Formats: sequence, structure tokens, C-alpha cells
Amino acid sequence: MGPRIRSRKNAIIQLNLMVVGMTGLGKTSFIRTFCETLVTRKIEQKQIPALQGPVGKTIDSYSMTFDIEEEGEKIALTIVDTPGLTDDFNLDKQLYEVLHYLEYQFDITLAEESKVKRNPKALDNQIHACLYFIDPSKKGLTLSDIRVLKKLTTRVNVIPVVAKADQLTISQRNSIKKAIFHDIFEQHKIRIYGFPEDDSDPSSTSAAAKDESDSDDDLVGRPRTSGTDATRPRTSGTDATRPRTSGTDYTNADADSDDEDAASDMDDITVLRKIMPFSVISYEEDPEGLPVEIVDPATGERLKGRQYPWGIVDVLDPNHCDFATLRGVLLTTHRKIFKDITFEKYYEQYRTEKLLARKASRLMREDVKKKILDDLRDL
Ligand SMILES: Nc1nc2c(ncn2[C@@H]2O[C@H](COP(=O)(O)OP(=O)(O)OP(=O)(O)O)[C@@H](O)[C@H]2O)c(=O)[nH]1
Repeated sequence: MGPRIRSRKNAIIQLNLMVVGMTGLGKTSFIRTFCETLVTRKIEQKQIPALQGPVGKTIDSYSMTFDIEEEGEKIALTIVDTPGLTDDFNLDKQLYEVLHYLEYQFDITLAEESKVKRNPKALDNQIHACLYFIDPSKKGLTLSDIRVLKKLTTRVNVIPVVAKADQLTISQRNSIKKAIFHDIFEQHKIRIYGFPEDDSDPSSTSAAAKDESDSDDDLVGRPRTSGTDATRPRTSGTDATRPRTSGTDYTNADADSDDEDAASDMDDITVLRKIMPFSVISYEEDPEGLPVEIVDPATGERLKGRQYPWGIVDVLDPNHCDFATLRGVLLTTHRKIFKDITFEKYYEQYRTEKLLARKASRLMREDVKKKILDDLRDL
């Protein structure tokens, strides 16, 4: 194995996720549950204030970074929690703040790329995927959800999730998923992750991943890995999404042809579309904010979940919700595509807009200058 491959294998992959949604839908609780499933390389990193004590209302956005290991790969995972949105006159301002955060990360990349001497160790701050929490008590998307989703999808890969799915019966869950799918895809044609603008274009989410040619781990997020490696979607099945720690060498896993990759990506995206929006449940906390101890009476195993008079919810059980599938999609199967699309589509679009705006303002200034000179001449 050459030194280059070795360095790729040991490289730390950056992955940045964000949660957004109306207030009280369980965003912070989801992050806490998600963090409990991580295999952290530095345990003390779990001592993050936001993860301690009883869960409370999020007032300001904050982020936390973990060095984790997932399927043998080292990932620097950053999760950004945002204050809950409110369905009132404040919504536009709150949404502006979220968009500003996303754009600011693009500005950092833009500034780095404009340098004559770039920092090869510059971090990739861009948000690669944003989970949008949807109220399970509604019959589908609200007008505010639609407004927020339309804006968010101009800047980031958005993955809709139905919050607090333990509050839904199976038939309610199926019908809310169907209604949300209809609202997003058919009614409003909102371009969430996995839904191409033109549905006859099979490649809109996979092409970006397919065309790249180097590592996805460095250099202000410019993805350079072939779309054929570990991060190419391999499955959306439930087992694959359970935390696994085998040290598979993905750097050698790209023997397939590009066509096969594209076909496989499409298969997985088709499967993903059938699951989306993901239903999630977070574990129950005691008054100190610690996970309630729950023991599965059938197996005697301890699990993270919620206990009801009629039974137990295991957040990682695919029969109970899609938490484990979503976890696998984020950390493993679709991670590379999220990163590629973020850079190839969202960043490039932002960059183009910025450059056009600069050019326009320059032209405008020239115009104004010329007019002033003309006016002076006429005096
Ligand atoms: N039944 C149920 N309750 C949940 C679930 N997740 C969170 N909760 C509860 O919902 C309440 C709000 O949870 P948070 O995690 O603070 O919600 P949030 O979206 O971060 O709230 P904001 O900070 O206001 O945006 C808490 O009482 C949680 O215990 C869930 O999956 N099921």
C-alpha cells in the first residue's frame, strides 16, 4: 500500500450536521440520543454542557464536535443545535439567522479559496446535512414548514424527520409520512435531499459523488474522492445502520465501474425515498437529564428508549422508528454524497451568486460614477 492510500485511510473525515425545526419538537433530545449511539474516541468529549442536565429550550445556536469512529473510519463529527422556530411574525427573522449561519460557513470557504497561499489544513465548516423536524400532531406540513423548507433547500441538503414518533400509531405514522411526501414532492416540489429537480434526471444526487476524484477529508471541503468508496450508499437496510465498528478498509473498495456506482446510488436513493420522512424517537430522561434505565423484559438487555404502561420503545429498533436507519444514512451510507452535493451544488451556487452580486455592485458603482462625472461636466 502506497503512502497516499495510507494517508487517506488514516485521514479524519469531517462531517457537519444541523438540526432545525419548530420549538419543542425534540431537536436537542434527538442530539442527545444520537450522541449516546456514537463510539467516541475521546470519552471526555461527551462532557459537553449542552448534553448535561435536564433538556431545556435552546436559546442560541451552539455546536459540538466529537471524534468518533464509525465502521473503522475516523470522523470529526460536528452537530449544530439551533433555537426552535416559532410559527409567528418572528419566523422570518429566525429563518434568516439559520440561513445566515449556513452562508457564513460558505463565506469561510470562499475566503480560504481566495487566498494566494491556501491553508491545506483548513477545516470544512460547511453544513453537509440538515435535519428538519416536523410536528407529529399535524396532518402533514404546515405553511410555515413549507416556507422554511423552501428556503433551507436553497442552501443545504435537507432531510425531513417526523419528531416524537412514539406519539403515533402505525397507521397515523404511515399517513403522516404519505402526506408529507405528497406535500414535499408532488404539491410543492421542494428539493429536499434525494429528490431531483427534474425527476426524469436519475443522477441529480448521485452525479456529484460519481465525478469526484480524490479524498473528501481535507481542504476546505473541496471533495476529491471517487464516488465509489465507503461513503457511497450501500444499503438502507436496518442492520447496516446499527452502530458497527469493524475496521473495513474502504479505501480499496472502489473496484466497481462508474455506471454500476450510479445505478447503485439510484437504488439506494429510491429506497431512501420510500422511507423519508424518517420517523424518530428520542430516549426518555429522568429529572437529572440522564437516560431512564430501561430493560427489555424479553432479552434482559438494557436499551435506550421510552417506557409506557403498554410497552417499551427502543429507539434503535427499526420496528419502532427510523432512528437507526437515519443514523446509518448520515454517518455512513450517504455521508460522501452529502459532502459532494454541499460543495458541488450548494457552495458553487452561493459562490456564483456572490460573484455576480459583486460584479453587479461594481458595475453599479461605475454607472453612478459616470453619471456624477457627466453631471459635473454639464454644470
Ligand atoms: N414523547 C416524546 N417526547 C420527546 C421526544 N423527544 C423529546 N421529547 C420531549 O419534548 C420536549 C422538548 O424537547 P427538546 O429536545 O427540548 O425540544 P427542542 O426541539 O430542542 O426544543 P427548542 O429548544 O425549544 O427548539 C422535552 O420534554 C422532551 O423530553 C420523543 O421522541 N418522544
